[in-house]
Amino acid sequence: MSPTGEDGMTRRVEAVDWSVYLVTDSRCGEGRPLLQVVEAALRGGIGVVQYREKQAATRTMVREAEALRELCEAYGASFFVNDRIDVALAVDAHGVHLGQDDMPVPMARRLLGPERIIGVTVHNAEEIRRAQAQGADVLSIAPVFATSTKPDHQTPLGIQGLRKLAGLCERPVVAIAGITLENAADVIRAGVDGVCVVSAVMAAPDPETAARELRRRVEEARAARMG
Ligand SMILES: Cc1ncc(COP(=O)(O)OP(=O)(O)O)c(N)n1
Ligand SMILES: Cc1nc(C(=O)O)sc1CCOP(=O)(O)O
Ligand SMILES: [Mg+2]
Repeated sequence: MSPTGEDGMTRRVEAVDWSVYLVTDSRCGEGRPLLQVVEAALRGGIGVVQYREKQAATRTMVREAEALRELCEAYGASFFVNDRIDVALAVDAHGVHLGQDDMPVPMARRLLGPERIIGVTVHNAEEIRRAQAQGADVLSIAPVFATSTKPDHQTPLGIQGLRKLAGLCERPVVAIAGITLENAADVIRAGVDGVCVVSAVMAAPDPETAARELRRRVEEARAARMG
């Protein structure tokens, strides 16, 4: 492995740019091809893409995930697969994202090895404690706000709830659900490293501009927080 931690598609967690993290949903793209929307978002400056596809056949998933991984590589972005460790390994993703009902982190680690990044969804202090103890590399606090993109989400935390949980995180931490251009700065000011979005970029009339503007607001809020 090189001194920067890069070796093929392995990447140290410190090298990931969490600022704007795009989670894909093919139902949100307003009929546009998934790759076209994601490439526009990459031009706009997103640092992470997570392939999240709940319904597709495995053959479709590996085809789409491989194409997205190549696109991310071309733009220097990090690439994650939601839920499916087999798909992540098959397409050589940087990592996976796992929820509380998915593969437990210790088992995922055995399958993925030490280099790949494991992200975990957390909703409360106990889940944060456990995810950190089990070696999760990045935490995603959810849900900040209500969203129709994931109708089975838990009770929203709001900005105050997010701030309390972010303060317990000793690893990189992002937040998800209902995040838009209008509230992204509030989310960053609550103490997270980046914002995760589906519809704010996937469903935007111009995903490139939406991603660029989100990034601008995240960077501004982070700079204000630091100094
Ligand atoms: C970055 C990020 N955060 C949270 C989730 C949600 O994960 P999970 O609770 O497993 O729900 P599904 O996405 O699998 O429906 C996520 N995918 N990504
Ligand atoms: C993938 C995901 N996970 C959530 C959780 O609460 O765990 S909410 C969500 C979807 C977020 O979509 P949008 O940015 O369109 O609100
Ligand atoms: Mg999941």
